[in-house]
Amino acid sequence: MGETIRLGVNIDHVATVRNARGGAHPDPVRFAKIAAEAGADGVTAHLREDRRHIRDADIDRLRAEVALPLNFEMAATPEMLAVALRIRPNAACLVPEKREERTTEGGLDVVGQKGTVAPVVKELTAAGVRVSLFVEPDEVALEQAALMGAAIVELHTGTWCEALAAGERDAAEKEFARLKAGGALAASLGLEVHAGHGLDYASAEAIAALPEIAELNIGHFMIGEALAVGLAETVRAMKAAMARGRAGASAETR
Ligand SMILES: CC(=O)[C@@H](O)[C@H](O)COP(=O)(O)O
Ligand SMILES: NCC(=O)COP(=O)(O)O
Repeated sequence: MGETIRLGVNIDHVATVRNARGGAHPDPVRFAKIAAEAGADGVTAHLREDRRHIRDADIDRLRAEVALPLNFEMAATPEMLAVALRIRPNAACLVPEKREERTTEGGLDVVGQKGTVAPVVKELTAAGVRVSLFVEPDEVALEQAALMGAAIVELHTGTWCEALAAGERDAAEKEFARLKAGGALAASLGLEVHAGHGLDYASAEAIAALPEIAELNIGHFMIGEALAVGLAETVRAMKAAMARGRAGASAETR
């Protein structure tokens, strides 16, 4: 639990815009470099099975050309394991994937899919890749993640963010309480705690107040903002929001 909280910028949706025309512009790697220069602490990219946005060549170039730590998001499949073992990212975040989904809809079922996930955790860890499991802030899931030997859990914040966006205050408060308890439990289990999905400036500031959280991974909102003000300004604004949130937490505990 530290004073600092890192920002991982997910550049998936730069590739969404690029792929709309099938060319090479805009280049996700260029945006990762802009994010790095603006103060991002890491870059996140999700190589989906259907390659709807990030492509294999993007991952290779991110690893070769961008100095930031790469958080490679992947399904726990033999195909993606082979990619991760080839590129050896700083971290690999195992996420659930359904071809028909518009975006990630929840955390990985680390209990029901233990037989599939645990061997991938073991093999990546043996290869020196830090493994993150994208999970619900659920006690059983967090305990299973620790038992599997994951280094990190990334708490799914999508349910909370959707409740906030819908103005469902009670549901949002209930889910934030679950995230708060999950973060504390995960840290007590020796897991590094990250969070992500659906975050914007306000929700990033709010969740940065949880002292156990070491990193936020944020993409869709930031790329949307970048269309208006540029990614460098968006990164600076997001870092400032996160710092306010963390400072507020520190002030409360003084
Ligand atoms: C796991 C998660 O919440 C995101 O990092 C993921 O990348 C979302 O999928 P899309 O980027 O395809 O929306
Ligand atoms: N793991 C969450 C992530 O990388 C970005 O999610 P989003 O901000 O695009 O919803």
